[in-house]
Amino acid sequence: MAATKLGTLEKQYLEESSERKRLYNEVIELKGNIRVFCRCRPLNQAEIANGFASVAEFEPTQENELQILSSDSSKKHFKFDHVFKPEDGQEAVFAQTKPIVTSVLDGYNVCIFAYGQTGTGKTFTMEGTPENRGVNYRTLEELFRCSESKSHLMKFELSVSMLEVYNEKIRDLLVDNSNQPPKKLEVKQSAEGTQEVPGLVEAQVYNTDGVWDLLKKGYAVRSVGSTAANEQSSRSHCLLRVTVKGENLINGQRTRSHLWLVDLAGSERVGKVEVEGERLKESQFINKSLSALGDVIAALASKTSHIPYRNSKLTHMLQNSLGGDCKTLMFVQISPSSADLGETLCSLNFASRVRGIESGPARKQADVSEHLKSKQMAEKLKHEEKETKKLQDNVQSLQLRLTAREHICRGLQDKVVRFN
Ligand SMILES: Nc1ncnc2c1ncn2[C@@H]1O[C@H](COP(=O)(O)OP(=O)(O)OP(=O)(O)O)[C@@H](O)[C@H]1O
Repeated sequence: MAATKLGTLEKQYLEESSERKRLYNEVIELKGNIRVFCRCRPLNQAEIANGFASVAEFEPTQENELQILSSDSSKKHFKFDHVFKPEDGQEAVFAQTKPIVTSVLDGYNVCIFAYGQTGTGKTFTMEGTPENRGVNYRTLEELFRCSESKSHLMKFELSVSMLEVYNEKIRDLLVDNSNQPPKKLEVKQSAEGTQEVPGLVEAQVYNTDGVWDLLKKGYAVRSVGSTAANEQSSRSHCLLRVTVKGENLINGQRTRSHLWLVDLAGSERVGKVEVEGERLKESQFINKSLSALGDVIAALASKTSHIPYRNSKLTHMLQNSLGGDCKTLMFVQISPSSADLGETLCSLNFASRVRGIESGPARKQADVSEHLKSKQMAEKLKHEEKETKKLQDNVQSLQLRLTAREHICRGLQDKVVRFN
């Protein structure tokens, strides 16, 4: 009798969790599989001392808009999925990021990358500081929290790899290379068609205690140099890969998915940072791989059949986590200083292009400020706003259904656990 009841509960639970997963996915898809968050850092001491003013203006009631005051006093208007103001802290940033990172537990590949000029806070957002930990640590903390809360029904194994791409060479950050030449690592296609880096250390992690030490070890090995724009400039792309192996203890279904957390090297143009010699060579490699990333994004946007993933180590490695049904989040990091206006506009224009990629049924709006003058465009905009409103309502109602399902799921989960 008890066994029949347990069987019924387990069946109900499986049905509810698959419905929850479907609804959750629908919400993410409606919001867009490629999302862009903009984060503006505060003016720093040097900028204040030199009398540079802030060119970034934020709408107090709008959490997804910002305006940049151009040199000709006109205002350029940008819209993203969320805009973080200088006073927004790491918790506020992670609160918006959390739903995307946790979908890796449902078996989805996820890629989060921070893009922007040197010194705009890419490392601050991803890595953070011991007092103000960033997305990387908070993500692992959240993954442990979620996996523990499901531990009677799902078994998860989490492992972490850390690597950097420096001058188009892949370097394992979890290997101490000080006494010997670094092992040469390459991207290879596996029998299943996925991109792998054979030989890369995959350190299994069991709880948050060990994670911070591991991350610190990797960060310490990273290639850092000094440019005129940032004293502690990262000259490499730093990638943290979390591999999640999941096993459903009720139906035995297994998943293996990757979450990439990428702190890209600075995107500034060479002339700006007064580089020479080794620094110049680094900048050329950085620019080449960032433009390869731009080309991949442009190809995804125009839906061409050939996506040039192989043009750089960075895009080749991320091939399975960029585009398609993967969830991608880009942080575009900007400086508020009038001295950085040109670079800020370049970054925001690039980010608008990324946001313009249509993925899933969500229709996105790119930066339209330049076209607004034309009446025709204004009408189109009005129509798109109406459509967006409809979509937002749809998302809201789905979100409500999702919350209800999550509630039911939790109740059933508790019952199954009590029965066991
Ligand atoms: N939102 C923020 N709030 C407070 N301080 C910040 C913020 N963003 C960045 N900073 C500070 O600005 C400085 C530069 O930031 P960071 O090194 O993260 O920039 P970056 O974009 O990673 O630069 P690079 O490309 O040269 O590595 C650091 O001292 C950092 O602590």
